Amino acid sequence: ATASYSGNPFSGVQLWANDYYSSEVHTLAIPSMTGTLAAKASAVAKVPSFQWLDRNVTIDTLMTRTLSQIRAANNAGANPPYAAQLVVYDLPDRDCAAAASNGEWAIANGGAANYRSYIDAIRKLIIQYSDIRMLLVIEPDSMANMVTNMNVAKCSGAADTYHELTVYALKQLNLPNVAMYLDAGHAGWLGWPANIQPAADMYAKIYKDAGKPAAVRGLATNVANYNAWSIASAPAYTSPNPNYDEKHYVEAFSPLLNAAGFPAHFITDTGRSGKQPTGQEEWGHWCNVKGTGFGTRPTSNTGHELLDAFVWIKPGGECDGTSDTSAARYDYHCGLSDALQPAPEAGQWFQAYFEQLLVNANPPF
Ligand SMILES: O=[N+]([O-])c1ccc(O[C@@H]2O[C@H](CO)[C@@H](O[C@@H]3O[C@H](CO)[C@@H](O[C@@H]4O[C@H](CO)[C@@H](O)[C@H](O)[C@H]4O)[C@H](O)[C@H]3O)[C@H](O)[C@H]2O)cc1
Ligand SMILES: [Mg+2]
Repeated sequence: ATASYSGNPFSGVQLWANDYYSSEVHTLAIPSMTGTLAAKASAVAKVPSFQWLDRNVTIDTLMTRTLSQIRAANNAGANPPYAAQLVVYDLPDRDCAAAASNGEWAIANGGAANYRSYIDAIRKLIIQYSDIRMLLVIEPDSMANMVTNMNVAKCSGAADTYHELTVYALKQLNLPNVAMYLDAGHAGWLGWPANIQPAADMYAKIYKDAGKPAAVRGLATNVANYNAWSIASAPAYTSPNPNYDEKHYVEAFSPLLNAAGFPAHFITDTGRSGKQPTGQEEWGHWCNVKGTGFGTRPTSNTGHELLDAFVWIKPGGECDGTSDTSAARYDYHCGLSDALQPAPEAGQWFQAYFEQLLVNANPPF
C-alpha cells in the first residue's frame, strides 16, 4: 500500500534508526569508551536521527540500503510501520556563507544539471519504495542564507540557482508518500524581528512558485543548531531578540506565513539542545559549540498544534567543521573560543564532541 497520509506525517509511523549512525557509534565511539558511558553510547545509537544525502553517491549507497532495510522490517510486520528520515543536501555552491560544509558541486561547473539528476534519482527511489513514508528536510543553510547573506558574493551569486533548484526539488519530490520540510534556520537567525517578515515572504514565494505542492508540509527549524524549543528565561546571548527559543520563533513565524499563503507546520531539531544555556559566547557562533547536550528524543507528541515533531536532524557527534586553519574548508567560526577543538572536517566523527553531548544529555541516557 502507498504510505500516503493526511495531517501530521509523523503520526502513525515509527522512526527508523539508520545503521550509518549506529555504526559510527559502535565502531568509532564505543571502542574508545569505558564503563557506563559506553553503555549509554549504545543507547544513543538507537535514537532515530535523520540520514544526510550530502553527496550524490549516498543515493545508491545509504538511501537504497536504508529503504530496503525499512521495507524488510515493515514486511516482517512492524506496527506501526517504519518511516525514513532523510536530508536532501547537495545544492551547488552549498552553504554559501560558510566554508566548513562546502559540497561537491559548483554552479560554475555544471552544478545545476548535476543537482537535477541528483533529485531525479531520489524521486526514482521514492517511487520504487512508495510503500514507505519519506520524511524529508530540504537543503539546510540554503534559503536561510538568501534572507540574511545577500551581501556575501557566493550567496548573491547562488540566489537564482538556489531558488530554481529548490522549486525543482519540491515539484519532483511532490509524491503521495512524501512529507517535505524546507530548512528555515532558527530563532537566532531568521527569528530576529528584522528577518522574520522577509523570511516569510521568501518561503511563501517558493511554495507558490512550486505550485503549492501537497507534499510540502512546512519548515524545519534549528537544524544543526542548539536552541531550546521552550525555555523559561532568555539566555543572555539571545538579547534583545523576543524570539529567544524555537517555540517563540514558530509562533511568530506561523501567522506571517499563513498571511503570505503558506500554511506551514514545523519540525524542530532537538538533537543538540539538551543543555541550556549553551556555551555560546555569541548567538551567531554555530560551530562545534561547547557545553551542549543531546536533547528531547524524537517524537510526534509535541503538545503543540504547529509542531509535528521533535526530531534529531544533525546527528550528534558528526563534526560541524574543521579547526585546522590550513584546511581548504576552514571556517573561522570553528576556531573560536566557544568551539570545541581540535575538530575534524565537517561530517567526520568527532569523539570528544559526542562524549560532551552524552555527558550533558537531557533527558539523560
Ligand atoms: O541586536 N540585534 O537587534 C540584532 C539584529 C540582527 C542581527 O543579525 C543577525 O545576527 C544573527 C546572529 O545572532 C545571524 O544569524 C546567524 O547567521 C549565520 C549565517 O550568516 C548562521 O550560520 C549558519 O549556521 C548553520 C547552523 O545553524 C550552519 O550550518 C551554517 O554553516 C552557518 O553558516 C548562524 O546559525 C546564525 O545564528 C543573522 O544572520 C543576522 O541577521 C544581530 C543582532
Ligand atoms: Mg552546516
